[in-house]
Amino acid sequence: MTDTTSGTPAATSTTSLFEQLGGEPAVAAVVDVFYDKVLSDPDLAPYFAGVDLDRLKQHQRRFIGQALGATRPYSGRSMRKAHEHLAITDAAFGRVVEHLAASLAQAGVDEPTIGTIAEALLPLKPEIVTA
Ligand code: HEM
Repeated sequence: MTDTTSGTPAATSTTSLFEQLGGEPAVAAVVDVFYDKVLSDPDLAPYFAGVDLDRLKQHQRRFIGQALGATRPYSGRSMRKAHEHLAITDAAFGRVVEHLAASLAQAGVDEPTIGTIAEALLPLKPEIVTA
């Protein structure tokens, strides 16, 4: 797509990853695929027992959206507060990131962009992994 008035390509550095991906509907689709994968993983499903999935998906859409540069802010709990009661292991964290990367790949996001997103999530590990 090209902006014919200025001749500027749509995907410049001023276009956020969020917009490049396709905005809110695209992020919602990625989050749905992501939780299908997580809940089908026998090592991860027990962490989500009794969790209100609709609410969780809502928060995750906002969280990922913000991480990708959407303007609508994330207003949920801090990553430490949201996860401290779950005794999450290092291995579980790694698998969750793998499932997220696979979900993004399935949505057509290219490898370098997935790498950028995964790197942005890595600093959260000490707040999320408590076991
Ligand atoms: C990159 C890593 C992760 C990110 C960005 C992330 C993000 C989030 C967000 C935004 C919420 C909602 C917080 C709220 O409700 O206020 C949440 C909740 C939750 N996360 Fe994660 N998470 C990550 C890793 C993990 C891992 C590794 C697990 C388990 C293996 C996990 C399990 C959960 C569970 C069970 C909840 C619901 C907690 C509850 O409502 O009691 N998360 N996460």
